[in-house]
Amino acid sequence: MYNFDEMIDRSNTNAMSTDGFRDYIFGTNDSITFPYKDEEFIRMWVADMDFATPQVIIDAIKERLDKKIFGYTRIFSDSYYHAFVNWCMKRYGWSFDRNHLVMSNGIIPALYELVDYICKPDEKVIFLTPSYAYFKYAADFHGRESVCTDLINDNGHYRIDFDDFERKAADEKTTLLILCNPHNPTGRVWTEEELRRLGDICIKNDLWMISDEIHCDLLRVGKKHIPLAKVFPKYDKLITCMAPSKTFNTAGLMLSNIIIPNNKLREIWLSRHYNFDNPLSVAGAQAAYEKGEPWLEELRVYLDDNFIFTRDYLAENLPNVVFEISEATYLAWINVRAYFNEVENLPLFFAHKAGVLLEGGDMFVQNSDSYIRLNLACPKSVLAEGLKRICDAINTKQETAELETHQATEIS
Ligand SMILES: Cc1ncc(COP(=O)(O)O)c(C/N=C2\CONC2=O)c1O
Repeated sequence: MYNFDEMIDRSNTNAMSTDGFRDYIFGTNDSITFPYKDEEFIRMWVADMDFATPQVIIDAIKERLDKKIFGYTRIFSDSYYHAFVNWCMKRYGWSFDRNHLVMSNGIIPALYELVDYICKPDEKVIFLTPSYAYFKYAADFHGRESVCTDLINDNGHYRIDFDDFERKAADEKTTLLILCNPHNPTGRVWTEEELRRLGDICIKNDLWMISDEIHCDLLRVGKKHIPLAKVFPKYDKLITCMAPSKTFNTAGLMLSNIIIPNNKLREIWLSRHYNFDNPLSVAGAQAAYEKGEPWLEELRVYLDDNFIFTRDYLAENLPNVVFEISEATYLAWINVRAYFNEVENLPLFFAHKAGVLLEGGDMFVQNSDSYIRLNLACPKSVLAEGLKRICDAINTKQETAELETHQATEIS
């Protein structure tokens, strides 16, 4: 019913994906050059999708446009709350009070604010690594120390090192856990047992918990998301962050749901946060939750197929990579260590040698060397071309290395 094979031109839309990669990936300005024109790159880096946003969202925004005035706006009516809480009840069997819901222009800005409101200057923020880097940036921005607890990697399957986590959570200066649930970049969907064990350690040590659940709708078919707050319904030092932005490809509309059950913290948020929203974003998000489910269910099938295609293509063309299909997200987390004998700048290598933009290596704080992360949320034809370029670049690198070794042997 929906055409996820549609090729959509994103040029001249001020998209990070097409225009923001030099600064974000390479931390540089225009000086860096590549043997590819910008439009020739296969873009597998920033986490937004190259699929059209659902028509029901576009129609709701058009309808709001016809109201002709776009003055100061805040979510006053309960209809948005009912749309979102009904979505949560139906899909996760979880609900929350109307007055616990506050809005943010993004989950990143919410993390930046909450770290400041929760942690005193000499206190620490703990998170699982590898990690989405903005968990660390939120702590850094406010001068709070980051505490990393490395996930254990069992040949591509990641699990929490509870002994390490418990030891670090016991530090009385560690007062906040930011949990990525599901996990970017490894794609793990935490089980109820893992969530309960993690939360019990936090409660025992009186930590606050922020559960960043932005990827919670994008699970492989058959997987189930468990909100951390569903496991700990009575613990009010637990903030839940969700959004339509990853699910429906509306990150540019900048509207996120932050659920703060703790009255004191919510009062601080409401007194210090800029509490106005974009009326077009509100209309789009409400339509997403009221009418977007059929599109999402078809998207999940398409993404599952892209993951299977990726697994099979790598098995055939790069048999020594370690890759397990992500349980959630549209991000493939691939260990290419077998093909790179030193800690190479992988994003730079693939931009130069493959014309593919991707993230990897130390872009995920730590515990991520020799990993690349591929965004698979693109038409399959684009995915196939990106994978072909990646495999060709690595195989050419291998052949060159073997030739050089042979020539060195000949000479000696
Ligand atoms: C775990 C997580 N939290 C928050 C965000 C951003 O939330 P926003 O401020 O947009 O509401 C992202 C986006 N992740 C991205 C964006 O590009 N690459 C990534 O890995 C994310 O993966």
